[in-house]
Amino acid sequence: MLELRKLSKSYGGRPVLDQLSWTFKAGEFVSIMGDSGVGKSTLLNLIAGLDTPDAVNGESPIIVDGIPMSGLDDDAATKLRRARMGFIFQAFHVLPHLTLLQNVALPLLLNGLPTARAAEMLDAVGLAGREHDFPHQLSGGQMQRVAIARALVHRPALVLADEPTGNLDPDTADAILTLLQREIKATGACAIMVTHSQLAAKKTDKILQLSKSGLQETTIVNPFEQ
Ligand SMILES: Nc1ncnc2c1ncn2[C@@H]1O[C@H](COP(=O)(O)OP(=O)(O)OP(=O)(O)O)[C@@H](O)[C@H]1O
Repeated sequence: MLELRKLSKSYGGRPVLDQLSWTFKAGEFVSIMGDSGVGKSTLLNLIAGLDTPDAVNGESPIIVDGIPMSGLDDDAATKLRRARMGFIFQAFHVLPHLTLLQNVALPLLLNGLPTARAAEMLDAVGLAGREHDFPHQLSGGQMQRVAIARALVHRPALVLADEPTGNLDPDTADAILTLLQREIKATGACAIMVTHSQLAAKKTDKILQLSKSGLQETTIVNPFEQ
């Protein structure tokens, strides 16, 4: 579904990601953990197309569904992202002047799809009856549920989430992650979540540790559970 091939990124000559390679499969819910500053958000931003990898000769370092991203012009890359990706990022927060229903319907509208599924998704995330409310009328957890509904409404093949439960209390975070997990499995998407939370990571199929030597699969060892 998503292939990284020797993906590198440096800022001002200082390497952050160095020749990173990994294959993410369809239907997989993967978390990425690692020390602060190691490059987790940078990695997600590169995959999302919010930032560009270091230039390479030859093959594209990011391949989505067999399509080399660096071979696409801006227009084609935007279309692919819009149709095949869903984002749960702070930068993509719900739009304050649109109702919840309009917020969730946006990816459908932009892709020329029927908008009926927007109400279904609001229902699925427990916000039925709130369709015509505005974001300022919601709690942080409810807002995050709207962001999840909007990220998944157009059934993207790839879902990218950056600390989706970062500022939520543990119970709300757990409910949000269960919802995310359920919706990802229902749509068959591949989802990549950056998190510092071991509890959040435990909800995923696979935990990857990002370090200076690259990505490595890992397991969380909890001494209280032995
Ligand atoms: N636009 C930028 N310009 C210059 N340096 C940047 C830029 N974006 C990120 N960096 C640097 O790249 C490194 C990785 O940052 P990144 O935000 O990806 O780390 P992270 O693993 O997500 O950290 P955290 O867990 O603290 O959020 C940091 O040293 C950061 O200062």
